[in-house]
Amino acid sequence: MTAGFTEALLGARRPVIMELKRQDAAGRDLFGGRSVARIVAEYQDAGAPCLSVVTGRWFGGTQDLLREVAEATDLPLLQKDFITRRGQVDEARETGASAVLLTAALLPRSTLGNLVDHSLRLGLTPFVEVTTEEESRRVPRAGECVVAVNNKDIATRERGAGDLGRSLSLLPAVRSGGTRCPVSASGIRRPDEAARLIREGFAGVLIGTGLLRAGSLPEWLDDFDRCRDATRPPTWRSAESVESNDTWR
Ligand SMILES: O=C(O)c1ccccc1NCC(=O)[C@H](O)[C@H](O)COP(=O)(O)O
Repeated sequence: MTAGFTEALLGARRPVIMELKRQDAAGRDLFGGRSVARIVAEYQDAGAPCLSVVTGRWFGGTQDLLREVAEATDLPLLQKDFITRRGQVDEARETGASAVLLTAALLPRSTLGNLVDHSLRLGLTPFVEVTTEEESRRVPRAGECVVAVNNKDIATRERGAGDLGRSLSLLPAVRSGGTRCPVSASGIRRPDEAARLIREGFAGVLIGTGLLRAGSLPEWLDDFDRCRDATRPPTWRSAESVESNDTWR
């Protein structure tokens, strides 16, 4: 088992959870002919504190993808799948994950509680994703979980651009639940968007498509560093972001 997922993220110079996802929600390829080992190496070179690996079938994922990533790196890994049973948590651990996605919208309160307890017992970090205040209120043992606001919706199979304004509006509720590690996930495309989320108080951001489609990962991350260092916010609301993120203010 690798170092703790939460500690790695909280201690990172660049608190970006970098994701391996084979396809976007529309089935379009995101690896662009690169091998898993090459993407892992690019992320490691970029200083990733931890990685997310999408094994969910909607996104072209398999358990073998997690296995392959685990063989290529010692970084803490989050398994992103539709986890509803303890056996899946056991399998995640056996395959090399340090954290597991638990989607509050999919799980009744008692099941969510059982899966959080089971994950913690196995030494895994529950990465609980929420999309509403009500969901954020029912995260059990939130102080021991990463609590992530998902800017997209499972109900629409995560199609669409995502609403980064959701992260901003839910942050106070997520924080008041007691997590040390609030994260904003999905639909974050530009470095200035990621930097603003960190500045607003998120401990980390989780990005798949934006990084996998970046022409140059080092340049994307240099821009992110520059935006974080800037004393005045850059122009958040480009025409593109107004189109894609209606409530992002
Ligand atoms: O959200 C879920 O419940 C989910 C379950 C299983 C696999 C993936 C799932 N969500 C998709 C993602 O996690 C995104 O790939 C991730 O947040 C990154 O999004 P993006 O940066 O927009 O590619």
